[in-house]
Amino acid sequence: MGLNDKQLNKNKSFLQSVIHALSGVYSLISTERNFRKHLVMALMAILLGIWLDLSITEWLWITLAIFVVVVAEVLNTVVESIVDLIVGHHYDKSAKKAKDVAAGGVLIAAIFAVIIGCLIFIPELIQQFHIGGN
Ligand SMILES: Nc1ncnc2c1ncn2[C@@H]1O[C@H](COP(=O)(O)OP(=O)(O)OP(=O)(O)O)[C@@H](O)[C@H]1O
Repeated sequence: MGLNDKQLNKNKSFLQSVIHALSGVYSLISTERNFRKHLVMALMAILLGIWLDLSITEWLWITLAIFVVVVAEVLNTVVESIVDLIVGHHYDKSAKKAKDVAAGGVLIAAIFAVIIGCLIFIPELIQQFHIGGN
């Protein structure tokens, strides 16, 4: 039931399902450098949001932006793993397309997150420093 098991059959309990899901999250964090970078940026956005005392609507947008990037990273990693499983170290045009499109999805999600971040944080920062200047 741990990280190094060689189970092939279906999970027998909810706990076993959760342990394997957590193992997937651990694998994502420990093996995907870009995912770790996105996590650090998400943490910085959360800390900045706490400092700026964002409204609930602003928090909803920031949360959505963070989760869109996380989901895109998860799908990208799944695609990379499946492609590697199928083609191994052989060059393949379809493999390249699948990996490039998956990476493109992460890029689009990251651009969305940057736009949301700018729309929320720039006016908040301007207001913060304006009030501080009085
Ligand atoms: N089997 C293959 N056939 C053709 N092109 C490939 C293959 N494997 C990788 N590539 C090309 O190399 C790029 C990098 O692939 P790789 O699997 O190393 O992803 P990565 O560096 O982990 O990507 P990311 O930066 O999204 O984490 C792919 O986007 C693709 O263009």
